[in-house]
Amino acid sequence: MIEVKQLSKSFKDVNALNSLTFSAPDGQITGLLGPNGAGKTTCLRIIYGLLQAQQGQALINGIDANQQPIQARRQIGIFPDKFGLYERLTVREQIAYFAQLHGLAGEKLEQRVAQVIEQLDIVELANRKSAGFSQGQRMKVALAQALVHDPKHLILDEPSRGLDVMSTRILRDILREQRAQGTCILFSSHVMQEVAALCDRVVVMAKGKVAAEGTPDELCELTGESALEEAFVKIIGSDEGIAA
Ligand SMILES: Nc1ncnc2c1ncn2[C@@H]1O[C@H](COP(=O)(O)OP(=O)(O)OP(=O)(O)O)[C@@H](O)[C@H]1O
Repeated sequence: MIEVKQLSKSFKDVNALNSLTFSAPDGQITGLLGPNGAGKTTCLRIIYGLLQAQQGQALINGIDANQQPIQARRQIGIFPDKFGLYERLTVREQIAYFAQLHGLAGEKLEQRVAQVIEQLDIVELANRKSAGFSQGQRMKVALAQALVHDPKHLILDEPSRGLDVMSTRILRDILREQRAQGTCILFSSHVMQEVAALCDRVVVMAKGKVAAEGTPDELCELTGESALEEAFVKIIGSDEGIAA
């Protein structure tokens, strides 16, 4: 479970997070939905220990991301908004490199690398270097890197940005598989359809705060709307910076 408690973060005079509080349970997909600039990436970066909050805590399975960053990070797989692949390495080498960074070695490492290659259906790519890969192929390698240490938490920043329909479908299927295995999945998006299609719970963010949270049905009930899209617009007060 990921718990964010009263997180505040400013960049000079920009108040990116303002006492942000929510939690993402295990075995569920939680969507962080908000317009551009709402603070989603800032929040995810604090959870992953890349940024420090001025106030508040981010707990991963009870481990404080700020106080025990390495232990916290071992519990998390991160799928970044840009797939930073090392084009000189083969796919197998890249995934093994990430496994090493997370402390895997020897037979366990070999075993996990082989498993994720199989899981993501990239056996045919495994010995190729990633230069020239399509977006969908890059996405799969990035996901394999995120999952190789078998994390109990998966964080994705705008996961389907730039992906075509087929790749988006594959990504969604993998996220559903991970959910069925009990993984806590938290992803950010400013695309309503994506959130509506995938999420068990939605945390609607605006101006660094939670504007509303709940299941899609609860959000519709809260706003008296039957369509989730209308509910989001009502909660945020505008559709600016949100994509259908
Ligand atoms: N390193 C930084 N330096 C200065 N300001 C920053 C920095 N990072 C984020 N901000 C500001 O903090 C606010 C929140 O940004 P953040 O990237 O977290 O929003 P977001 O919800 O992820 O937006 P988007 O959907 O556009 O990615 C914005 O006003 C942004 O300009």
